[in-house]
Order: sequence, then C-alpha cells, then structure tokens
Amino acid sequence: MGDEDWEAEIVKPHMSSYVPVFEKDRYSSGANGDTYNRTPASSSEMDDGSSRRDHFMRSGFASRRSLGNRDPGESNKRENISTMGGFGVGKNFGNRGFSNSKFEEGDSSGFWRESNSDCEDNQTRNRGFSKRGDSEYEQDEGTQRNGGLFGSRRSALSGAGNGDTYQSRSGSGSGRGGYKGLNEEVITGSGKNSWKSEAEGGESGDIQGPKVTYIPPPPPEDENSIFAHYQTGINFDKYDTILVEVSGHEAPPAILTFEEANLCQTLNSNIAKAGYTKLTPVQKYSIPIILGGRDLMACAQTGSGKTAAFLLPILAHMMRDGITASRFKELQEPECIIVAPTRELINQIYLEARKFSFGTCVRAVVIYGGTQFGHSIRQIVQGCNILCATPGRLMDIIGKEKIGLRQVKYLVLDEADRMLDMGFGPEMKKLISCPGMPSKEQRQTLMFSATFPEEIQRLAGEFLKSNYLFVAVGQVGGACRDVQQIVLQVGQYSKREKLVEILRNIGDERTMVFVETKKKADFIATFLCQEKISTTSIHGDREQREREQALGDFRCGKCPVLVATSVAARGLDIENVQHVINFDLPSTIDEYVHRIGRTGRCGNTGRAISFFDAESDSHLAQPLVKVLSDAQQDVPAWLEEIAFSTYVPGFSGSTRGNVFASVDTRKGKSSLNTAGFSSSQAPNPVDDESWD
Ligand SMILES: Nc1ncnc2c1ncn2[C@@H]1O[C@H](COP(=O)(O)OP(=O)(O)OP(=O)(O)O)[C@@H](O)[C@H]1O
Repeated sequence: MGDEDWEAEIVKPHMSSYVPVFEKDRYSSGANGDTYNRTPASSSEMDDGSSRRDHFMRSGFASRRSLGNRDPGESNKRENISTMGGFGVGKNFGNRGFSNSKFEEGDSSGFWRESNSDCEDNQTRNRGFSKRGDSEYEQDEGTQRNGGLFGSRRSALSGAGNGDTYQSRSGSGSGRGGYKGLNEEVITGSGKNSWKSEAEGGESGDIQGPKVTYIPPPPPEDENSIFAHYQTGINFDKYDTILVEVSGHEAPPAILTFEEANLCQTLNSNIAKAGYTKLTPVQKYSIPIILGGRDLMACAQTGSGKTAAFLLPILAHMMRDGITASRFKELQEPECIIVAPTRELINQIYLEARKFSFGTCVRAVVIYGGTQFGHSIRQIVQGCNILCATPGRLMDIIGKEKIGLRQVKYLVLDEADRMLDMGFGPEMKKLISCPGMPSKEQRQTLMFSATFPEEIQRLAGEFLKSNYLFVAVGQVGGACRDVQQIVLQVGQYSKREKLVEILRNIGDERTMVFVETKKKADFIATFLCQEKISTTSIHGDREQREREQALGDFRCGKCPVLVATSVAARGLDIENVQHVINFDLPSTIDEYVHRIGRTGRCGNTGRAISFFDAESDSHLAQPLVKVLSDAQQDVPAWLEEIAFSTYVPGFSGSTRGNVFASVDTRKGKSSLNTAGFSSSQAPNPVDDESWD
C-alpha cells in the first residue's frame, strides 16, 4: 500500500488516544506508549544507543528509513463524502468539476483512483524541475516562459491535469532545500515558451482556458482601514535579546530607535499611525544598511517585521531624492520593484507600501496573476513609483512594454530564497537582464527571507553587488520561539479523525491547516464542513476571486479554519492565527518553518501541531529535531528515535547547526551582537571573496 493510498484511508483507523486538550502534560502518553510523549527519551530508552544518538544529536543528518509503524486496527468504514455546499465561498471548488462524482457518497474509490493517475501523470511531468516542487506559487502567467532565455523548467510537462499528486513524499532526500515535484501547480498548455504569452494572448496566453476577467475590489481608502493593525504581543520586547550577526565590509551601525533613522515627518507620522513604537531587530540593522545605499541579504524569523525593514528606508530615499511625477506619463518607470512569490503576499506588501507612503507623492501599485491583465495595466498607467508584482505578471507587463525599467533604483526580492530557486530563479534572471534594467552596480538590490539555504545564497550573488551585507537575526532555521511546536505521530489513516478532535477542542480560534496537495485541500475542507466545522480553503487551483474570498472569510473569522497548501505558507500576516496544523508535513524543513510562522507573529504566541507519519515523513525527522531543539521546544522521544534510526554520519544537515538563522556563505563575520547594541562591524578579509 502506498503512502498515499487514499482508498485505504477511508477505512476506519484505530484511533490513538489523543488527548484533545492543549496542555503539555496531557500529551504524555498515547496508546502506543510514547506516541504523544513530548519529553526526551528516558535513560532506559537511551541505553544501548545513547552514544550513537548523542552523535546524531551533535551532528547533522541522515537518510531515511521507514519505520513502518502504521496505525493498526483499521476496519472498513465508508466515509460519507458528498459534495458540500456552504463552503464559505461561492463556488466551492472553482472550476474543478467536483460534482464529477469525486466526492459522491458511495464512490469510495473513484476520487483516489483518479488521484493515483494524477500521480503518474505528474511523476512524468515533474521530471526536470523538481525544485519547483511543492509550490503553488504564483505561476499561472509565468509558467510557460522559461524555455527561452533560461531553459525550460516545464519542458517535461505536457498534457492535461491539474497538477495534484498523491505520490509518496518519501523520495525526497534530506528534507532540506529541494522542492521535489510534489503538489506542483502544473499549468497545461502547448509548451510554447513565451513569457509574453499572457499579454499577447489574453490572460491565459497559450494556456488553454477562459480569459481571466477578475478585477479585484479596491482596498478601502479611508485612513482607519489603511492603518488598521494588530497589537504586538507579550513577547515583542524579547526580540531585543535575539542575537544578530552582520557580515560584510563596513556595515553601518544599527539604530536603536525610529528617530535615529532620521526619516521625514510624513513617514514618522505614518509609522506612528501604524502603531509602531519600537524597531524590531531586523529593522534596527537593515534600515541603516539600506539608507546607506548598500545591497542586503537579510534573514530573520517569521513575523518579525521584514516588510517595514525594506519599505521604510526605500520610501525615505524616494522622498529625499524625489520621484518622477509619473501620473500622466505614457511609459511608467517605477523607481522600485518588489517581487514576491504569491499573489496574496504581494498584495499584502502593497498594502504596507500604501500605508507607509500615505500622504506622500509616492504611488504604489500592485499587479498579480489571476486578475484581468487590462486591470493591471490601468493601475500602472495611473502612476507607478513602487511596483509590487508577482513574477509572471511582472514579466508580462514588461513584455507588453507597459513599464520601463531605466529608473529602477531598488529591486526587492521578498521570500528571496523562493524567488531564486529553480521555480522563479529563471524569471528573476530574466528580469535583471531585461533591456533597460540598471545593472546591479547601478541599482540597490535587497533580499529578505526567514530561510536562506546556502545554495540559494550563492545564486543570489548574481543579483547583488559583491560588497553586499548579510544580516542574520535569531535562531537557526528561523523557527520562531513564540510558536509552541507539537509533533504528533499520526498515521495517514488517523489524520482526519485527529484533526476533527483538535479543531473541536480549539473552538473558534483561527487555525490554518496545511495539506500537501490541492485536491486534498478541497477534500479536507469539504470533510470539515461536513463535520460542521466552518472551513474554507486556499490553493492554486482556485480562481483568484475564490482565493481572495477565502482569505477574507478567514481573516474576518467567518470561517475560522483555513485549509491551505503551500501557497499560504509564506509571508501571510493574518491577525489572530492562533494555530497552525500540519495535516501533512511539507517536504522541506524550510517550508515547515514558514508554515508555522503564520502564527506567533510580532511577539504574539501561537501553537503549531504537526502530524508526523513515519511512513512518509521520516526524512524530516532529523531537521525537525534540530528545529524543535533550537527553538527550545520539547522533542518527542519517538521523533528522536526515528531521526536517530535514519541518521547517516557525515551529513551536515544544513545551516541549522549554526547559531544564526542562516549563515553568510561568504563566511565573513563582522559583528556578533544582540539587537540594540552597537557592534564593531569590523571588516573581515574573507569577505573579499567575490560573487561576480
Ligand atoms: N516595529 C514594529 N512594531 C509593531 N509592529 C510591527 C513592527 N514591525 C512590523 N510589525 C508588524 O508585525 C507583523 C509582521 O510583520 P511582517 O509581515 O513584515 O513580518 P515578516 O518578517 O515579513 O514575516 P514573514 O517571514 O512571515 O514574511 C505585521 O503585522 C507588521 O505590521
């Protein structure tokens, strides 16, 4: 039986004795002995393997070995899975034809059989661009484009299908870095490689499908809405104790207060209206670096204010230097381009840019896929100083010659590791070599993320001046300590029942449930609705209108449960998300860090519960143990055991062994300090290594 044999999943599993109360002590023991034991192994458990285990704990990582402790006692039970209405959004499942018996009662096999064929389909299609893998990132208009200049990540793709795959995740190596082709949002089409396709051929370009006509509603214009914000949490002040490392030559000293940044009055007033009184560490270090005109790669934990860290100094410069009065110019030439991997995230960044530029002459515009192309153009022609864009739409707009790049002084890649991996890397390379785009020496390039694998840092060198500065804030791997992390061993056949138990216990508190595939997102959301748990879903197969509706329903609490794929893993800043549940663990530990970072933001606390299926997730055991222990979380003995049993000597794991969220691959370190204290910033000879 395969890891994702969903025909089998619909049989009634043996239920472990999950204790549905979120109190640490009550997780102490499950039916399988240590299943829910979140404390380290006892000395007797450590007996014969303790030295090896110690070695493992000190070292890096391992291969995977399935332990095969599948839930016993399955008995046949047919789920009553009917197509659900009232899913919190109008057309529950977009255009995906769910009425097509997939969820009909009595059809226990059709859906999953179809999934299996999806799987085969994708296994073929996904070859050749495995790193794009688990993404459901913004790619509708950009996905066809890569064959031209930078080689095709889609060259192996053809045929129909929506890209869902239920293949096992067990083949993915170390669990770090690589996306592996799971849950690929594959866009069907001719395979022609034209990144102008959308602009030239309408919304769908050479992709088969209806023309996209969706025009997103404009955000509220009133000042209260623009400056609406949530409160920082009880742990906000603890940010001051986080270690910060700056590497690179002649880094300017950190600032301790907003006043030290010497921003103009309007900006200061906007900062105050936004409720910001104190800088976060990434802001303390990044703002002076950017104000000093330096390129920057910054790595700081989720929810710690990276967006303002780049927006404020860019706006300050734009105010200082003046901007082109662009409103009536035929060709818009933005001074700043900000790129992010998902539509919802770029929209959020735009709202932040609009907030901080309120009352200034700087005009921010957002464009993203899934919306009417003409609408994007209309937004731009009204004047565009800061262009917030997803990669595909950006390249289409450039291809359509609706913007000129000559004035670009600031290029920001948010979620930069994602923007530079095999998924978006080609588009980003294309962007920086577009006609008119100032060279890296002529522009300022800024990269931000909570994770920064070393291999991606190396790629980043192409985008950055050789003397860029690297700021690393906080603990290894970036898992925020304000998030209580709980890992439960749950076999795939027990997951749904466990989920319902947990959600019933949670009540109305806002919860994001992450699953690995789009179909599963729909399925679980439907299932939860049937269980009378008000749920909506967001994933790449939903129309943009539905995605925004779902997010809106979740934000306002109408649907307190949001089932999501990786499309919602990064960057989204939603007030009051108290729980993240990894129904399926992601394929990489970085993705895990981003997912759980949807809670516990800005000094607030949160809780992340992850279902660990030893059959499919054992490759994550060791990095997970590392992330848990670095964040000072209890590590279940059984997880240590799995990590230990899959340990391979010599595997370094990742940057996780370091004190900092990530390390500068140039290895130069000029300061080591806690946020808020001055640092020596001494240059380091190792930094002479050039990226050029
Ligand atoms: N100095 C500050 N004072 C108060 N609130 C802040 C401050 N800086 C940022 N915030 C708020 O903290 C929240 C998280 O910020 P932001 O979304 O920029 O985090 P992030 O580091 O980009 O997270 P992620 O890695 O998940 O993208 C936002 O609501 C933002 O408005």
